Amino acid sequence: MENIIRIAVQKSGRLSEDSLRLIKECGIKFYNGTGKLKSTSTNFPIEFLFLRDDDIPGYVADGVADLGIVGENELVEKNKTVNTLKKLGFSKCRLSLAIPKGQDYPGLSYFEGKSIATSYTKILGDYLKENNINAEIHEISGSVEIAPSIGLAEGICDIVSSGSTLMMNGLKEVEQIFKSEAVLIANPSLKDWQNDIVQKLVFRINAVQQGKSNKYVLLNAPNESLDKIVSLIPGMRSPTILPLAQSGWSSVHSVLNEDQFWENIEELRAAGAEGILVVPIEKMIL
Ligand SMILES: Nc1ncnc2c1ncn2[C@@H]1O[C@H](COP(=O)(O)OP(=O)(O)OP(=O)(O)O)[C@@H](O)[C@H]1O
Ligand SMILES: O=P(O)(O)OC[C@H]1O[C@H](OP(=O)(O)OP(=O)(O)O)[C@H](O)[C@@H]1O
Ligand SMILES: [Mg+2]
Repeated sequence: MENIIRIAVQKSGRLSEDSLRLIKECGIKFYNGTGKLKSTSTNFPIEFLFLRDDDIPGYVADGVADLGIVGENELVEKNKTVNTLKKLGFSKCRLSLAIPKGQDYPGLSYFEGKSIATSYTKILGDYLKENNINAEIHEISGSVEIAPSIGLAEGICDIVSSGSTLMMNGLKEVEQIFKSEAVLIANPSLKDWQNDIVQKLVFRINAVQQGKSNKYVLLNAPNESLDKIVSLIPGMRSPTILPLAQSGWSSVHSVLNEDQFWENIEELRAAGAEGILVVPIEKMIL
């Protein structure tokens, strides 16, 4: 059989859609029908395992899967030995402590002697220890935000993104203890041929990520402003400059980070740039 690597991705949930989109943007094709828990790509040497996210760090550490996509929160909580190859920029969230919104919060000492419900007993336990707080950790596996209202615990430690789940359950966020996003992880003892495939995948992911954070910019400028404009949008090696049909004017093409573009836009306009187009880039290889 052809040598292929295995990647574990979440079957369904907050990681799965973006994980699969990234793989597809890398040009990797596979069948992903409902209920199918294993699938092999038709054009890249990779097999997909669709799993619960809790199991992904363990499967990658044990070598059942060579790679995995998982949240940093789950990775640190499971405390398995894997290599983190890349941050992936999606499923961004934080682990926070929250208490009923009517309570005064004097600082972390609030939690001394109190009980806290969470699914993240390791991360919370380490945090409390570092801060010399003695609190009882009450482990529950989901719907953590309900705990204070049913008398199960006085505070909670759970994932927060928009904050709306906390709000809807009468809670307020009082401490952010961990920031998380999806990461690509790998088994630490991959063979050379496995690493070669992993490197090809990472190369494609880099190209997709660089494409997303950069834009292709085209603008028209009077020739006397070209030096100034080139200094504002220097591009990868240097911008392309093409003459317009109208004499004395040029078209300047360049690539730059979108944030940098917005920072420079007034200076570009002041230098005489006009007809500015900003176009998305699908892949970018440096
Ligand atoms: N509201 C959110 N916004 C952004 N990212 C989130 C959010 N909630 C969770 N995440 C991230 O996505 C990961 C998966 O969350 P999800 O809620 O799908 O987990 P789950 O219910 O444990 O799924 P599974 O059934 O696979 O065990 C979390 O570990 C976290 O990294
Ligand atoms: O701050 P917010 O934007 O409200 O997001 C936070 C919520 O999102 C996650 O749950 P999810 O909705 O994924 O449901 P789950 O409990 O089934 O995992 C997490 O467990 C929080 O409850
Ligand atoms: Mg889970």
